[in-house]
Amino acid sequence: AKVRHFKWEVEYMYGAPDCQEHVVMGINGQFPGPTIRAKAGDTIVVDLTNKLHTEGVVIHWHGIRQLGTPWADGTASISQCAINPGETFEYRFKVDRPGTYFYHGHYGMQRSAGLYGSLIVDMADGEKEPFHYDAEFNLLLSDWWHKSVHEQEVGLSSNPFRWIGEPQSLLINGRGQYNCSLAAKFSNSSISQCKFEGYEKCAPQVLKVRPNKTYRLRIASTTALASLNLAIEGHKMVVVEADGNHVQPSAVNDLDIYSGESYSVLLKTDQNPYKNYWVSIGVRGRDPKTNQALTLLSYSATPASKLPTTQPPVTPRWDDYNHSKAFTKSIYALMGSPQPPKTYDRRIILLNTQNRLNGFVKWAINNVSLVLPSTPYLGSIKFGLNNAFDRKTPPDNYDSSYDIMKPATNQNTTQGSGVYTITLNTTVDVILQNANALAKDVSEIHPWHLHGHDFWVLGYGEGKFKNGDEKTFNLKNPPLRNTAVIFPFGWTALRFVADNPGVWAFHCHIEPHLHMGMGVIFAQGAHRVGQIPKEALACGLTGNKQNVDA
Ligand SMILES: O=C1O[C@H]([C@@H](O)CO)C(O)=C1O
Repeated sequence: AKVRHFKWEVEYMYGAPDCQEHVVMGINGQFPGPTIRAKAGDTIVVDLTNKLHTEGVVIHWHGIRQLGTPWADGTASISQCAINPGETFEYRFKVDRPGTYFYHGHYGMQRSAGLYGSLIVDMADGEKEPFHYDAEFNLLLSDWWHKSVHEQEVGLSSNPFRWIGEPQSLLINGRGQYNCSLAAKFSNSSISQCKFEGYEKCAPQVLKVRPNKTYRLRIASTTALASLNLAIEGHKMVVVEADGNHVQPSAVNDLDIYSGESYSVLLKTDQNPYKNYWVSIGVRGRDPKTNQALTLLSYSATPASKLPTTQPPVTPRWDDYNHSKAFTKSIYALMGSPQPPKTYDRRIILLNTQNRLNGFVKWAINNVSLVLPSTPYLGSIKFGLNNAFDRKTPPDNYDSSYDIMKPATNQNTTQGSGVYTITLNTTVDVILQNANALAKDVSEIHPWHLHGHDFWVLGYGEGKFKNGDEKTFNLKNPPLRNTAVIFPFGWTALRFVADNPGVWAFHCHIEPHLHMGMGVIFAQGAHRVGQIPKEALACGLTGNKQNVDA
């Protein structure tokens, strides 16, 4: 195993992710940030220098469990203090498990501003994946707004509320086309045909393949909002990995991917090599206003400039939830994967609602909308600083008379920074319960992401979760994941073992929703957390060295 060192500087810079120039967040002058490539068992060391002039920064390593290093999870106010302008923070952590991961900002809405990149962990030397492939491509998917994140954030925090709306563009590896389309002639709008020489920063990254080979596509979504569907004209894909875990191979024509998720699929280049094929990404789950992102699968026998003469794959209708559910429920753990404990010690039911607070629009969980404290929980809990956050523990359930199918009779919510304290090494079931939002007959998709752990996804159901529904749980081969979606008016059941001392966020991965309070905090075994580097806690009530050394 190796120690892999990186020196990174984060700054705002000009970019043109979708061919229109705007300010983006870059790392070492790159957007998206550099790809980290490592082997299972390696230690990653990133010296992150904040070159922003007026704001802090942190980076979260999404899908890396941070076993024994909870202070390196990169969540502002939770695992560490935001790194101040001019300062450098050392992230040092082990990547213990192979898989397709990514990293992103976790302070304010910096992920929406473009602070993200890929993190790929290969099998350790001498170990083999349970499938074969000849070569691979890495597709990091995101969405992009022309309004700055600062303006987006002010809109969300204003009364009257100003929603960010749908993205202007979808990006594949940071590249999209706002003012032209590669498939203009198939579009019924007046959008013009893209003409690229190939060197342009918004030119699509063409997937150049040779015939009769097997390619692994590593697909990860770090969208701020959009749920996506990816399809490759004329080709099936075989899903083999989800969120860093091997899954039972299953062939699909297209796949749905929600923010925070990753998949690997195998693609056989077994089609006519004298043609090129569209790769398309389109919006699902919200009424789309955004063009598909397109690129090409280009066979070596055909120049990449030769566009297909066919229409790109049609993204399934945004509200065809049966299509989404069929795909999501078809993901099972590969035989031989770790199985969940047969029973749980504690069940936490989390009701997701959209609310108002003095006229401001919020999202709340069991009627608490999360606000983060100024002292990171990891330090305040370890050192028993009782004034650092709300002592009131949020509830494990919601009022059984609440009608999840209708707008709330009382739309008001409360705000809080309380935490769920979980006994170390116990098994926790979380039932995520969706509900009607503020508007009648509206319930939205929310992908929930857990830090510090994987969970087993035991099942999905319609309507309100009720006693007896646990009989439908899949305890045989549920997939292990770190992100799971709740469908409109439905529930999703998760099980995890609280075996990683630390303080961990569990939240909706839609950036504006987290900003509006859609998350909870799980604390476990904080007394068992080792020596926290003092740079992680140099703010708030842990800012004075006495406490940190206590
Ligand atoms: O949080 C959200 O706010 C808007 C809408 O509910 C109110 O404008 C929307 O679509 C969200 O997902």
